[in-house]
Amino acid sequence: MTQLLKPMVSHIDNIPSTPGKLKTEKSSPYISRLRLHYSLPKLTMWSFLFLALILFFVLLSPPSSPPTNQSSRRSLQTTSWGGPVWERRVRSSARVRSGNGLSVLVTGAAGFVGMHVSSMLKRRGDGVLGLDNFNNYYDIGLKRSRKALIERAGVFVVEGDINDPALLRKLFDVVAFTHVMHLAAQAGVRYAMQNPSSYVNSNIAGFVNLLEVCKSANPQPAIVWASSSSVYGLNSKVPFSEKDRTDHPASLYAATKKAGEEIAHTYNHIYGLSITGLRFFTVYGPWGRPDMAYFFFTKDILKGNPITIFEAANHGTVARDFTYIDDVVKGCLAALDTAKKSTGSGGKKKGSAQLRIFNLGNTSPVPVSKLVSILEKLLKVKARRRVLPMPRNGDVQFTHANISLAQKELGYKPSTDLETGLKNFVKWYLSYYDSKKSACYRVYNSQQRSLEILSNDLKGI
Ligand SMILES: O=C(O)[C@H]1O[C@H](OP(=O)(O)OP(=O)(O)OC[C@H]2O[C@@H](n3ccc(=O)[nH]c3=O)[C@H](O)[C@@H]2O)[C@H](O)[C@@H](O)[C@@H]1O
Repeated sequence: MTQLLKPMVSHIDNIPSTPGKLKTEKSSPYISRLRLHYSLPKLTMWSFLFLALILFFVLLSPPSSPPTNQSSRRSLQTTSWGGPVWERRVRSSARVRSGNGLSVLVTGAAGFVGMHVSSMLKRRGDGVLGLDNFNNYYDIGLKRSRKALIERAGVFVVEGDINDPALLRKLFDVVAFTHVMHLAAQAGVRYAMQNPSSYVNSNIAGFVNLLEVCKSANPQPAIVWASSSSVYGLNSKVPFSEKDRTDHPASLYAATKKAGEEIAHTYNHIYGLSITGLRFFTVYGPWGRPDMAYFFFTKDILKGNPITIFEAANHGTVARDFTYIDDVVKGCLAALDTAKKSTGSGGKKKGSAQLRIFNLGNTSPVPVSKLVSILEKLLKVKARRRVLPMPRNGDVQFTHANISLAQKELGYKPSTDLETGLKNFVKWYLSYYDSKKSACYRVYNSQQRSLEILSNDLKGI
């Protein structure tokens, strides 16, 4: 056997790398069969090893930072949808299971806030259907894990884009949603300088597309959507109140969110859509976004990498009104519960409709350097701090919410301080990435075992 194998191996080694230059050699049918027989296990073994290595490195790689060029960024294509089985899943997911529950379409359901809001609604007995385009702005694996979590709770997440009108119309044909919780967006303040069109696509075009479908739906749903604290821009009057000026945004991200607020006004005015905008203030917590500072600071501190802390002119402090996810979720649910019905139908307004805007903040800004100190304490690792002047890339020096309106109208009352919230985040972070790592080692080890078996089999030939 081994003797027979030798000429075959040397023959394979002599194959030229350019296939077109391969001289075909006449060989006996017996030799050809033998060649096929022995090259197959070898090929299988190498493909196996190759796949195992790819899997190993993909799974081990830490959460990615935003991609830098637009072409690599996302696919706006909706994957296949439709058909009786799909429609049954959509209907069942959106079915209300409690007395006077809501039937809610949650856009951006595999996102940070989307996942938490969806699971909370489902837990109350509301009907929930998720929609998400799973773009690659950050680690898609994390989005898939969030999706798996809410799907286990009974929320079907349709993979599709808010810029796909046919899909949105289909969803409204299948389900008479009472509410839309619109959280799909291009987030991140600084990334707007790298990929401006993604902000226009998601936060303006996508929002208009959604409102177009909502205004034509019969009945029209009430809409609650995510605006941002960034609309206050260069506002220097603190704390930020909903009555303050929002006409000097510091980033394109902020400008698109501000545009969203104006667009909401238009659709409310012309079509009678009930619309509530929520200005989120730097929301953080378990299952958060890897592009946000608290998240990548944690990753870098643990890896021993330096972190950059921005400071304002004259060593001025940069601070944020960090708001914990559970508090924000309560605010979102209260906004849905207090939303009045839209007044139009089939694209025609029948009377004036509700139009609201609320700050959802924590009312206690914390300097970014303090955030880092809390992380150091929780992680028991000293950060390698690099303090640099804040670049002119869209950031503002501080945010601070006045929440009295949300308190009065929504009963909103944030109750989680930054230390407690970060403790929950760090606990989640360590367990999430640890279990990912062990899952990856499990796969690697089982591949290794299979390889050993295979090579032992080969030795025995
Ligand atoms: O409140 C909001 O509306 C916004 O909150 C966050 O934006 P931001 O507050 O800038 O959150 P981070 O990007 O996590 O930055 C937090 C703080 O860390 C600072 N930072 C960021 C990055 C860095 O390397 N170093 C650093 O000191 C920033 O200047 C900022 O003061 C979100 O990323 C936005 O999507 C959201 O709309």
